[in-house]
Amino acid sequence: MQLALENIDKAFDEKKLFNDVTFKFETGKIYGLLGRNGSGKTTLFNCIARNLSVDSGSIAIIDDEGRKITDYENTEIGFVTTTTHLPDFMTGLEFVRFVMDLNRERLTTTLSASDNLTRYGIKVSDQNKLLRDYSHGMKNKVQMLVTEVTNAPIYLLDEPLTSFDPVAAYEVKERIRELKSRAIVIFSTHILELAKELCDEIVLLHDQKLEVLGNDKLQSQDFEKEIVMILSEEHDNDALS
Ligand SMILES: Nc1ncnc2c1ncn2[C@@H]1O[C@H](COP(=O)(O)OP(=O)(O)OP(=O)(O)O)[C@@H](O)[C@H]1O
Repeated sequence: MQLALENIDKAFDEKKLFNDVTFKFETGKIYGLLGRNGSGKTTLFNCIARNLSVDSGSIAIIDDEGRKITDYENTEIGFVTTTTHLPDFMTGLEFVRFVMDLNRERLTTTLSASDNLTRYGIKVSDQNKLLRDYSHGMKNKVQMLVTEVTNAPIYLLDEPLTSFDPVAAYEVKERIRELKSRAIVIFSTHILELAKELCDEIVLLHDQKLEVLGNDKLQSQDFEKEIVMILSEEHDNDALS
């Protein structure tokens, strides 16, 4: 399966984020989306997840038979946002149970809601607390969990690991690696080491375009310098335009 962006444009008022972007993401790879603050990574995710529309061009899923589906549902997209939107009035356990029940036809786990929360490092004693009283990292874990256990062909992970403790981050990295065998995984991060460790391809969002970083550069000792150099060029261009 592929996720195909074709000639997409998107601007907010005067600020152009994507200029005639064409790109294909494929199942079986973890893509690391890198770009400077404000370059449009979250906006791109929101366009793919159908929370925002593009100004022109199209975003389509191409299935294994080669059919192009432009009117896909946003339930096809597992989206982990940087800021969580969870129901404060529910406990962690109630919420995970609720989501698992709602998606019982498309679960990727045979574990109970409680065991899944434990797997993410949420102690049994915390599982019955209201989500309103969870820390930022705990809320992020719950959001990642409910997204991961619901089978989706595309996962968009917007800086998902930044608030996780080392044990949870390790666990979640393993889960992300498992996802890629059955889904397209696009992962945005500012942590270059993490991108290098986890991603099969690095995609740079700069100069209003998407560009793959060559595999030689991904393996290079100067990986960080290469990225900084390319993304700095974007900054200079922005300043001139
Ligand atoms: N709904 C909106 N209305 C107007 N401008 C917006 C809107 N959403 C985002 N923007 C602007 O679009 C630009 C890109 O924002 P976006 O959040 O996509 O960037 P990002 O690459 O995810 O940034 P960061 O790395 O800082 O998280 C920013 O200048 C932002 O202010």
